[in-house]
Amino acid sequence: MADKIKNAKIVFVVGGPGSGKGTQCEKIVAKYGYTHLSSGDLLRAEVASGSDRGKTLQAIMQKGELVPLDTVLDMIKDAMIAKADVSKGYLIDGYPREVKQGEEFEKKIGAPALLLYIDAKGETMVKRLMKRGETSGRADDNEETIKKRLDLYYKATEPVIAFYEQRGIVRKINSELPVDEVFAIVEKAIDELK
Ligand SMILES: Nc1ccn([C@H]2C[C@H](O)[C@@H](COP(=O)(O)OP(=O)(O)OP(=O)(O)O)O2)c(=O)n1
Ligand SMILES: Nc1nc2c(ncn2[C@@H]2O[C@H](COP(=O)(O)OP(=O)(O)O)[C@@H](O)[C@H]2O)c(=O)[nH]1
Ligand SMILES: [Mg+2]
Repeated sequence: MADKIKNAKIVFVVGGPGSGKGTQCEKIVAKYGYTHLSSGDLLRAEVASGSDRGKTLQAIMQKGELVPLDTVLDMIKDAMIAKADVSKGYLIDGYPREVKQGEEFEKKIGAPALLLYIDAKGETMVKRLMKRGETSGRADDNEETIKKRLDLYYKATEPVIAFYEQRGIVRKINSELPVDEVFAIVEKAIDELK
C-alpha cells in the first residue's frame, strides 16, 4: 500500500501557530490541485468523532502540548494513501513539529521535496489567533494555550527548519504581508519544483 505514495511530491508546510499555513495551503490547492493534509485538522476530526482516542487527544491539545508521534504519523499516512490515485502532490501542514517527527515521516513515507517556512512575528501570530478565536470554536485558540503553543513552536519546531536548511530545501516566506503577496512568493517556490 505504502508503495503507492513512494514517489509522491511532498511539501512540508511549517510555521508557528497562526502564521498562515492553512490560508496559504488553501490557495495552493486551488491553483495546483495538491492534496492538503493538516495534521491539526486530522486530529480535530478524531476528537469530533467522540472516540476514546479523540478524548485523549482533546486533553493534550487543550494544554497546547504535542500528541504522540505515532498517532499523527499514522493518520497522515492513511490519509495520503487514500488520495494516492488522484493526488498531484501533498501539502503536509503543521508537521513535522519536532525533528524526530520529520525523521520518522521519512522512514515510513518518504522525503520532502520542499519545506515552506511560513514566517511571522510572535506578536502577529498572537493577534491573528486571538481574532480567529472569536469564531473558530477551537479549544486551543485562547490566550493561555496560545502562549504555550508559541513557546513549544520556538523550542521544538524551529529546529526542524534548521535541520532541513542543511539540505537546501527550505524556502522562507514572509507572511507579514497581505495574503495575496505572500502567495506570490509561495507560487515561485512551488513553480521551482516542476
Ligand atoms: N504534528 C502535530 C500537529 C498538531 N498537534 C497538536 C498540537 C497542536 O497544538 C494542535 C493543533 O495543531 P494545529 O496544527 O492545528 O495548530 P497550530 O496552532 O500550530 O496551527 P493552526 O493555527 O494552523 O491551527 O494539535 C500535534 O501534537 N502534532
Ligand atoms: N494579514 C494577514 N493575515 C493572515 C495571513 N495569513 C493568515 N492570516 C490570518 O491569520 C489567521 C490564522 O491563519 P491560518 O491560516 O489559520 O494559520 P495557521 O495557524 O498557520 O494555519 C487567520 O484568521 C487568517 O485570516 C496573511 O498572510 N496576512
Ligand atoms: Mg492551520
